[in-house]
This record gives sequence, C-alpha cells and structure tokens, in this order.
Amino acid sequence: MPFKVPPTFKSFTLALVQLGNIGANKSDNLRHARAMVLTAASGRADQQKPSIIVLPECFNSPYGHVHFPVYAEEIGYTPGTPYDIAKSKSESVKMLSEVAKETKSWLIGGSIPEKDDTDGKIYNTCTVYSPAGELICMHRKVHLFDIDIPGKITFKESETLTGGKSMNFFDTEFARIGLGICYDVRFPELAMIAARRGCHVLVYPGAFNLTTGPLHWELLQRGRAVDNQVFFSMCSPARDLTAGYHAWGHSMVVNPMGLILSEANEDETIIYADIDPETFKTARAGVPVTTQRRFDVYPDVSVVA
Ligand SMILES: NC(=O)CC(=O)C(=O)O
Repeated sequence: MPFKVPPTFKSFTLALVQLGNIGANKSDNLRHARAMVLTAASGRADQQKPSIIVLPECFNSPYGHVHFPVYAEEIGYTPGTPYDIAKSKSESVKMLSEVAKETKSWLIGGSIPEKDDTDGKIYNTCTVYSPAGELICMHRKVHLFDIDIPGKITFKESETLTGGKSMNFFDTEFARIGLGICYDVRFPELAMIAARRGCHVLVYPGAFNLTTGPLHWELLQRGRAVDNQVFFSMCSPARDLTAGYHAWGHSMVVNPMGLILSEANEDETIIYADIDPETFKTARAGVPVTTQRRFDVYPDVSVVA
C-alpha cells in the first residue's frame, strides 16, 4: 500500500448505489450498473454532487459459489504498475473505467468474481477508479464467507474462491479510503490497521443476508466506526426474493461517533452522505482513545512487520 503522509482530509459527498435487478445476464447487469452510477453522479437536488460513488458486492453476477467461476473475468492488475484499460480483458473493468471518466467521479466498483490469469484462482475482487478512469487500486476479499447456521443459512465461498492476501487503501484529493469486502468487516484487525495507517473512511461493498443482516450489519459497522473513530460504510445489493441469495440491503454510512448518517431500506436506491472532517476531529478530541492505548499492558496487534 502506498503511504502518503500526511493524508489530506476535506469534506466530500459519498454516494452508495444499492443496485437491484442483478440477474443471470452479465451484459444487462453491467448496463444497469452503469445507468445507476450515472444517476448517482447527478446527485441530490440542490446538494453537492458526490465525489465518490460505490457499487455493491458481486454487482455483475448472481451471488453464490457456483456462479463465481462462470462469471469470473481476468483483470491482470499489478499494484503500483500503470494499467492499460484499453488492453483489459475484463468487460466490467472497461465499463467501470468509462463511467468513472464520464462522471468525473471516484468509483469503488463493488466487487466482481475475478480469475487470476497466473494461478487460475478465483477471487472476490473490488477495483477502484480515479475520475480520469484509471484503475488505481484493487482489493481481493481477504476473509471468505464460510458459515453454517443450521436451519438458516449455509454458505461456502471457499468452494470456488481463494482469499486475498493484502490490505488495501488509496488516496484521493479529499481523503484516504480503506477497503474491505463484506465478511472482512467481522475481522476488526483489518479496519484497525487501516485506521492506524491514516484512513479516514472505510468502504466495504457487502451483501449480508436475512439471517445475519438484522443481527450484525448495523452493529458491526457502528462498532468498526467507533473503535477506530473513522467513517464506515457498506454498500449492499437491493433485496431480491427471486434470487438464490437474499441480500439484506440497508446500505449505510456511519460517522466516527457511531451515528448513522444515511441508511437505505431493502429496495433499489441511491443514498448520499456528507463526510465532514470536523466530526472526525471532534470525535478524536472528545474521546481521545487514539492517544490512550496501553501498549505497556497489552501488545499493539495492529503493528505489522
Ligand atoms: N456475504 C458475506 O460475505 C458476509 C455475510 O453475509 C455475513 O458476514 O453475515
């Protein structure tokens, strides 16, 4: 991860696209996602336009381990190396790059199933684009969603996916943004390390479900936000009861005091939140845990070699 010190933090507007109608036809999914990003970019009436737009986890394919190999695309991105969009084999990457450029917005392109052309493994991958349409960062879901709650939900991403091996953040002209994907939110270390590395806002495309959503979706986001005194946000697909996986929806943005700034219901929609650096400063000044840690009593588990 490149580390530019000190990172800039200025106010900006974040838009989350809680995308619906994600079906079996990838081209239709891409067309619809593109149209919704364009709508998100036009912003709310009389308000600042969003500087950054977010799509949900698995926005170009149905969500399920049997689908990942079928929808997987080769991206071929090497961190720190310029990426030639024109030569990309990924139709999703091309669409995301074009729409970022067209809207002149930063775009966190949710996630897509990705096949690594060097090892043949499949990942759940988020790509990020600058307003010039450059692919500037990529995060592969680190913690795979393997759960078994009898009578409720069994899901095993590891049937077809491999977990990513890196933590990722990127710098914009207004903030440092840390990335994760869905189940990654359950592992506080990832968010803690991102915050200690100067991230102001953590954005995790995600897709909780009707069992874990009502229990943990809000709790985890508010927890990660308060623990780390950062803005925290997850962008979900809309709920579709005709799909194989029923997403919880409720995309949200939480501030560093744990207050929900904006929340969707379960339907397709776009939500916006104004990210104010003042809240970040006052949260850290008022409740100064960032300077009160007792590493003489317990080790600093966020320190990585
Ligand atoms: N879909 C996920 O990766 C995670 C999830 O639904 C959960 O943690 O619950």
